[in-house]
Amino acid sequence: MNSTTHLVGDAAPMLEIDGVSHRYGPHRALEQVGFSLARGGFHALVGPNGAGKSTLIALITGLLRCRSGEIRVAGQALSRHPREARRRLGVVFQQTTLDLDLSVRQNLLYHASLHGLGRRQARERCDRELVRQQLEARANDKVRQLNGGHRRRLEIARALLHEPELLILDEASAGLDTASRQALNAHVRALCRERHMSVLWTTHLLDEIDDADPVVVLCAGRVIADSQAQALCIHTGTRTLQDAFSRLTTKPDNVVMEGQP
Ligand SMILES: Nc1ncnc2c1ncn2[C@@H]1O[C@H](COP(=O)(O)OP(=O)(O)OP(=O)(O)O)[C@@H](O)[C@H]1O
Repeated sequence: MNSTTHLVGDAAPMLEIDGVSHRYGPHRALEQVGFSLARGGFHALVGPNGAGKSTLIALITGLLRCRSGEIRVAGQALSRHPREARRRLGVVFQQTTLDLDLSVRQNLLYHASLHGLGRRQARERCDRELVRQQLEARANDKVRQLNGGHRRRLEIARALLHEPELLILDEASAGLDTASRQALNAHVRALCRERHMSVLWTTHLLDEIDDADPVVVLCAGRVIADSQAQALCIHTGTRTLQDAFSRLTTKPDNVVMEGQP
């Protein structure tokens, strides 16, 4: 395979970020960011505040235009095949985008219609996702009546209606108490296993990451580590992921990439 030939479909990585840079005016938010996610499994994207996580997600989801570098979803370049690439993505944004005055079911049906699902299919998928997210008893309640954890579950149900292969969650646990954060994290991991889906979970809270998770660490717009979580500790000579993260982000020249001894 030469440098301009890319695998497409099931053989391709789920997500490839290739030399992506982004500026807000003179401010560089991302600088030559590159990594890829294998098919299936839970992947973490971590970084301190301002690292560039949300900017990267905005580029992947098309909220921002990627002018420098390339993003491919299942081998489909966003620049050339935006619809094919995006139909494989489900997204839960950092800020909620639910309509608080519509019911749980109405929020889902509205989103299904935006994805072009017919009424019958929309109702079936809506019912299925409500059961999966254990929200069926709340279907007719207004979103305003749900607690934070249930709202997040509803956003996940909504993101899964069109059956994406990759679910991206941007700081999905922000604002939840510890028990709700842990429950949400466990819930997403279970979804990932049961549906053989890929998940990209962004956070700055390291207790949401397991030793075996593949982790990309962003700091000041650059990838400073791309490795299994446990390997970050080994490489930095630290006992906890929190210590490894502190060491890496305070000395960002200390880059850790997969396969590095
Ligand atoms: N609309 C914008 N205009 C100008 N600068 C921006 C804008 N959005 C983000 N930035 C800057 O770009 C950098 C990356 O921000 P971004 O929100 O992507 O980081 P983040 O890792 O998601 O941070 P957080 O965890 O705080 O959400 C930061 O320095 C931020 O101040």
